[in-house]
Amino acid sequence: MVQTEGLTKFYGGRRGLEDLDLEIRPGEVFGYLGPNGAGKTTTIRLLLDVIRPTRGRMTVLGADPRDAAVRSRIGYLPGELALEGRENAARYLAFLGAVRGGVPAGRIEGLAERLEADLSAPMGKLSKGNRQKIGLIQAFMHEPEFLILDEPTSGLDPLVQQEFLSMVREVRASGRTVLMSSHVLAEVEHVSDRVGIVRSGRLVAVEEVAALREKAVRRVEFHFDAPVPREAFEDLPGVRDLRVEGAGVRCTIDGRPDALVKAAARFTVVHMVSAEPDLEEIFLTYYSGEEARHARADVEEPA
Ligand SMILES: Nc1ncnc2c1ncn2[C@@H]1O[C@H](COP(=O)(O)OP(=O)(O)OP(=O)(O)O)[C@@H](O)[C@H]1O
Repeated sequence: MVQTEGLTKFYGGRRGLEDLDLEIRPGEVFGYLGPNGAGKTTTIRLLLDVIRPTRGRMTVLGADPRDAAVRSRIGYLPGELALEGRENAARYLAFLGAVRGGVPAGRIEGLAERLEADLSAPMGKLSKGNRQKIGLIQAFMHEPEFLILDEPTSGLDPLVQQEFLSMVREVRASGRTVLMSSHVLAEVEHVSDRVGIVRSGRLVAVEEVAALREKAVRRVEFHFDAPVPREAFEDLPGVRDLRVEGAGVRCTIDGRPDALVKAAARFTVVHMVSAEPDLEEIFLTYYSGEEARHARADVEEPA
C-alpha cells in the first residue's frame, strides 16, 4: 500500500522527516506513533502529495502519489480539519459524497449515529469533538481501500473512541488498510497489527504489536495457601525484582510468564494478579534512546 525509500523533507533548514524507509502492507492497521513534532503529519502529507519531498522515493497504492487517481482511492482525516461557514455538516457531507461519485445518504446517517455526530449545526459553530466526527465520517463514508487518519481519536470522548476503533476493525475485516497516527500508544495498540515509532524526524522502530506485548514488562503477584520457599522462584527466566513474603510472591516478568506460572503451579494458588503489560514503558525507551543518539543531529541541518 505504501513503500518509501529514503523519504526526506526539510522545511528550509528544519528537519521534518529524514530517510524514512516504510512499508505498509495490504490489509493491516498500521499505528504511526511519535510525540508532537516527530514527523507524523509530514509523512502523511508527503504520502498524499500535499507537500513534496526534499529527496527520496515513494509509491502509494503502487503508484506515484502525484497521480490524481491515487487520491480518490484514499480516505483522509487531516490533523486539523478546517470546517467553516454557515452551511450544515449534512449538506457538506452530501456534497462531498456527490463529488466522490455518490455515497448513499443512509451510510452518512449511519456513521453519524454511531459517532453521535451532530449534522445539523452550521460548520463554523461545531465543537472540536464534532468537527473531528465530521472529519471521520468524510474519511470513511466512500469506503476507500486505504484510510489515512492523522490523530483520529483526538477530541473524542472514550465511548466514541471505542466506536471509532470498531469502525477501524471493520475496515480491516473487509480487507482494507489503515494508517493512523497518534502520540498515545494506548489509543492504537488494541487495534494495530504493527506500530512504527517516529522521533525527531526518524523512524526508530517498527514492531508487531504482539511482539511488543511479549517484550513488555508485566507485574505479577501470587498468593498461596501457605508460605512458599524463595528458592522455588529464584533464577526463573525473565523473573525480576522477586519478593517472597510468607505466602505472597511478587515480581516483574520480562517476556513470557510461562516459567513463573509453572513454578507457582507446584503450590496451591489462592489468588493471582497480573497487570496488563506496560507497552508505554517500551515506547518511552525508544523515545529516550533516540533522544540521546540524535541530540546533536537535532540542531540545524542544511536543506
Ligand atoms: N510548514 C512547516 N514549516 C516549517 N516547519 C515545519 C512545518 N511543518 C512541520 N514542521 C516541523 O517539522 C517537524 C515535524 O512536524 P510534524 O508536524 O510532521 O510532526 P507531528 O509528528 O505530526 O507532530 P504533531 O502531532 O504536533 O502534528 C517539526 O519540527 C515541525 O516544527
